[in-house]
Amino acid sequence: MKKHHLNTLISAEDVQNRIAELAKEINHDYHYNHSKDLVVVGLLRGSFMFMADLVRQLDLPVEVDFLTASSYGTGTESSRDVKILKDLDGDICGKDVLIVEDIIDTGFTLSKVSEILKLREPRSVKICTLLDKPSRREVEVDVEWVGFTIPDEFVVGYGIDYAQHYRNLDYIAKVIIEE
Ligand SMILES: O=P(O)(O)OC[C@H]1O[C@H](OP(=O)(O)OP(=O)(O)O)[C@H](O)[C@@H]1O
Ligand SMILES: Nc1nc2[nH]cnc2c(=O)[nH]1
Repeated sequence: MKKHHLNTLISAEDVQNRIAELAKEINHDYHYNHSKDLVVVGLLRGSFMFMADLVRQLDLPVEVDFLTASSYGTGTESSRDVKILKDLDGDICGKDVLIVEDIIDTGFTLSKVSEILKLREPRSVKICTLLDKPSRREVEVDVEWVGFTIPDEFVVGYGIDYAQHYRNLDYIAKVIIEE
């Protein structure tokens, strides 16, 4: 890890207030669409904290499942290959799937994961991300719910790491590298 310090980007209070708003919209959407079997899928490891706070505010029956995806650089960004390292434990055929993600950057992870899950014939697949960096996007991803749109800064906290540190912070911070 390079010498660095953190600057708060989104406070813990703002994170929680936004999650309450997202949960309200998500509850409304799945009630409106008469959802009977909702599976909330968290992408590990980054989404664990967001997932825990979000599902507590959902007011319809939900299953919770997790998936670990990993991307391997093959020289250029555009040929990045995303693999499933740990698959879901349960079946999603005929169910509504809500993918919960911490951050979307290039979009490779979510476009590949949603493509793979759609092959399993779920009733629907929707995406909720806490953070979105649209300026970094390389592949298009349909995202239903975005917590915060952020500039192209390296962020940590609330599940998101720098060399596996800072996932436990209850707020989002920018990493400032000290030269
Ligand atoms: O839009 P993309 O460019 O594909 O990047 C976004 C992905 O990168 C991060 O995961 P990371 O590989 O750091 O794993 P982690 O969740 O275990 O921290 C993040 O959690 C997303 O899954
Ligand atoms: N830790 C971390 N991982 C990322 N992956 C994509 N963007 C980011 C970021 O800002 N921080």
